Amino acid sequence: MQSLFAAGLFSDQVALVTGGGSGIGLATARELAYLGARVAICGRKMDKVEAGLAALAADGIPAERMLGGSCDIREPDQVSAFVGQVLERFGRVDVLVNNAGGQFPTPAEGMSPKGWEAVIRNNLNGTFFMTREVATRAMIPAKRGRIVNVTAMVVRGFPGMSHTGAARAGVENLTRSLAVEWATHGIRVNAVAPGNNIRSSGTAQYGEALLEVTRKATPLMRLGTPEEVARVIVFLASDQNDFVTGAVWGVDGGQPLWGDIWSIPDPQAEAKG
Ligand SMILES: CCCCC/C=C/C(=O)SCCNC(=O)CCNC(=O)[C@H](O)C(C)(C)COP(=O)(O)OP(=O)(O)OC[C@H]1O[C@@H](n2cnc3c(N)ncnc32)[C@H](O)[C@@H]1OP(=O)(O)O
Ligand SMILES: NC(=O)C1=CN([C@@H]2O[C@H](COP(=O)(O)OP(=O)(O)OC[C@H]3O[C@@H](n4cnc5c(N)ncnc54)[C@H](OP(=O)(O)O)[C@@H]3O)[C@@H](O)[C@H]2O)C=CC1
Repeated sequence: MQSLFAAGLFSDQVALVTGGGSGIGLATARELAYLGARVAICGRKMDKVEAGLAALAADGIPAERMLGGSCDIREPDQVSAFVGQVLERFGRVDVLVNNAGGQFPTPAEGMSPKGWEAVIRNNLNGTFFMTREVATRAMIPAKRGRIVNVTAMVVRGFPGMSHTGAARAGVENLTRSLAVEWATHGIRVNAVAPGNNIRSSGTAQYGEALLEVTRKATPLMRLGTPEEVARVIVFLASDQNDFVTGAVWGVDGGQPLWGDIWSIPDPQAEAKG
């Protein structure tokens, strides 16, 4: 593996990556581990976590530098247990990447209360529970920490997935609040917003036709990769970047600036005739 970053950039550091068994999370865990970090990954399904650990092992990361566990970030008890496991094994957490998340497409008028709640819990609540746990048990006592929240491209709203748009906007606002509250504790908090145009295990479920729509709405005219998102996450997590906090960095090929980003019925169809 080659890296943009200097070898050993994360030596002696511990990184916890939620949703690290697949896609952007796995690419991030791989880059951090390659740069010397001990990495802990989690997800709801242990088979995905184990596949992630196997992929890291195949890349030459020694078993003693990684840990995987099942943890649903929506459940505070599971979050507490997993963070406890990481601290018991590695003794510290320097970097937290809140990458776990997801949703399903649905028009707002057809969304059940349970469906709304499932997505808010998954993306907003889960991120807060994990962040608070890691900050209070590891980063605030150590007076040091780097948190990177993975959101989505929501600057134009998220018609067709309004629940996730609201949740991700909430995480971006949380990012700004915590950047200020925890500056005094030596903790930097930033977010990375991937465009709706990253080819990954996650977007595979949306199908090629939709991916083609998003590609055509991307000024750079191609889909991004999990590695391209991971690189920005790793930059924000590194000590080389110590004057950036409370920022939201897009990794989107310019998608917010142009085009129909998401295929929902044209809201102006009737007026256009
Ligand atoms: C090219 C397009 C790019 C789009 C940009 C975004 C990309 C990505 O985010 S990639 C990552 C994608 N990965 C995922 O989304 C996977 C994670 N998603 C989930 O796990 C679910 O969507 C979840 C967040 C809702 C969690 O599901 P779960 O805990 O299993 O929820 P429940 O089964 O308890 O369901 C609760 C509630 O939600 C309704 N629901 C769940 N899935 C769907 C669905 N696919 N379609 C419609 N409704 C769904 C479910 O019906 C429940 O409500 P009730 O209707 O009251 O039963
Ligand atoms: N790819 C893209 O274009 C975009 C992605 N994103 C966001 O980027 C992040 C990574 O997505 P990507 O890699 O593409 O897709 P993946 O579906 O591969 O990654 C999502 C990961 O999160 C885990 N996860 C989901 N819900 C939970 C939960 N409640 N608790 C713990 N783990 C959970 C999943 O594991 P498991 O199922 O085992 O729990 C999975 O490993 C997600 O937040 C996604 O929504 C945002 C915008 C665009």
